[in-house]
Amino acid sequence: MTDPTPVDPAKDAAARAAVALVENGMKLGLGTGSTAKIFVDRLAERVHAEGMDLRLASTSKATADQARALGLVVEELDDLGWLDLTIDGADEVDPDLNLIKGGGAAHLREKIVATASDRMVVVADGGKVVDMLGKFKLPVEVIPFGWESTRTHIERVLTDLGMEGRPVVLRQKDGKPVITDEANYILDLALEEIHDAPRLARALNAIAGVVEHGLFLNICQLAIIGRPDGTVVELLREDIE
Ligand SMILES: O=C(CO)[C@H](O)[C@H](O)COP(=O)(O)O
Repeated sequence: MTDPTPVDPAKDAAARAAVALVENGMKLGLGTGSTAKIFVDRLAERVHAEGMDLRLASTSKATADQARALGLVVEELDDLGWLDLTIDGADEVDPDLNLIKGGGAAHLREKIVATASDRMVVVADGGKVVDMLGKFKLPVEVIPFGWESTRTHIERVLTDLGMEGRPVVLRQKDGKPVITDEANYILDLALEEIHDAPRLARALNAIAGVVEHGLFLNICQLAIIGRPDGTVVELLREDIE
């Protein structure tokens, strides 16, 4: 049965441009979220049309299921070793190509896969481009054991960094905690503005119950931003450095 959801033309434009970056024989990481989903659809079309030979690893069970349903073979990351390229979405992209990710609760695997790749390329619509990270609530994956203590630690870190009183909220669905693919919880931090993302990242990583936060700093090399008219704008890291 075909998916009745209309395809967002901006996301579709970004996804199509990203598919053009894929070369035969590549080891490729597949992202998670609605834009990554369109990318996987378009990738499957090209693989079948051209008989491409790719080796694929996924950042989530959801994407692996989608890819397999489209006739693609998805392997374990550890069977592939290092990847040539990962294509993924993002919740926010700043002018230095730093990102917030994890809106789909997949940022832990997404970061493992992206940082095990020669190149990470983001596909997104223009609504994701921001001057400063932080409007999108920063997802932090935490161990369920002692999660309320971990939340207290995070609140103290925010106070130390001048962000006292910012809400730190357990992500829930239907009144129950959202459970990640790694069986953890997500805390969403409503920060509004992140002035020193590296310092915040270091402080969060130092808390015992924190598994991983959704700040992707110096990981993305290229952002392909789709527009509703079907064109794209490419933001390149080497233009910034
Ligand atoms: O980080 C992610 C999932 O954890 C997604 O890449 C991010 O939420 C963007 O998703 P979408 O393309 O649906 O806006």
